[in-house]
Amino acid sequence: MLKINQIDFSWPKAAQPCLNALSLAVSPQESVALIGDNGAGKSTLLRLMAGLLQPTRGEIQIQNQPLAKLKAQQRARLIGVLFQEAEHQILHSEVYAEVAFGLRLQKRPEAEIRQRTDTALALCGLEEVAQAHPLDLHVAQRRMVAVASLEAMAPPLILLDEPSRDFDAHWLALFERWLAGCKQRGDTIIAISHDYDFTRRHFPRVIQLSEGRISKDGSPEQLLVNA
Ligand SMILES: Nc1ncnc2c1ncn2[C@@H]1O[C@H](COP(=O)(O)OP(=O)(O)OP(=O)(O)O)[C@@H](O)[C@H]1O
Repeated sequence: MLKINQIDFSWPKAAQPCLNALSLAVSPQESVALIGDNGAGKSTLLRLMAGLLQPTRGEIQIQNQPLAKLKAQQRARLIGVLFQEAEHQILHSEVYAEVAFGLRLQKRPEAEIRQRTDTALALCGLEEVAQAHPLDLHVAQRRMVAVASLEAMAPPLILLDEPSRDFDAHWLALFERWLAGCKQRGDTIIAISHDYDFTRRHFPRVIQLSEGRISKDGSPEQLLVNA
């Protein structure tokens, strides 16, 4: 699904490269967690996988195509991203319009837009706030608006940055039900997480990043001992 081949990445003006000769292959339908210390490069790697940053060397392929060659609309069909701060990805003044937005950009038929948006809102526990302003919602609901937008688009590769953050037990249960549905559908999921219980529940493969390189790649039992 995703092949990362010897990529380097440096932030402008940074003294050190952020990622060094990093290679990684993720198979279709795999669920992979990225762990590592603060500043290890996890969020940078996620942005590179999303095609929002370009590597300074090396190549990323998605479904055997170079990611850099895809147009924004092609990327949006293939890759969905949930950022740490959901409000940074909310563009509309109404929850319904926000969730329907990606489908409208793709010019899907109106009946399909309505059906997929309604289904996503119901799955994410947002039916009652469909007409609300997303920024009037509490932080967990706002995050679920971003999740519902992903659900409506149903991309085969889902990238999540600290997804379990900000959820209480109710919203975490809804989020985990959504995640289980994505897996059942056959999606590939890559998530940064510092939440080891959440990681153990959902990610059979864990990759540890240290100083811009992959330092470990194994099961939660191997990597999350004593954590
Ligand atoms: N927009 C940016 N501009 C310049 N440098 C950045 C930027 N974002 C991140 N960095 C730097 O890149 C390095 C890796 O940061 P990154 O956020 O990718 O790490 P991380 O592993 O996700 O950390 P955390 O767990 O704290 O989120 C850090 O040294 C950070 O200061």
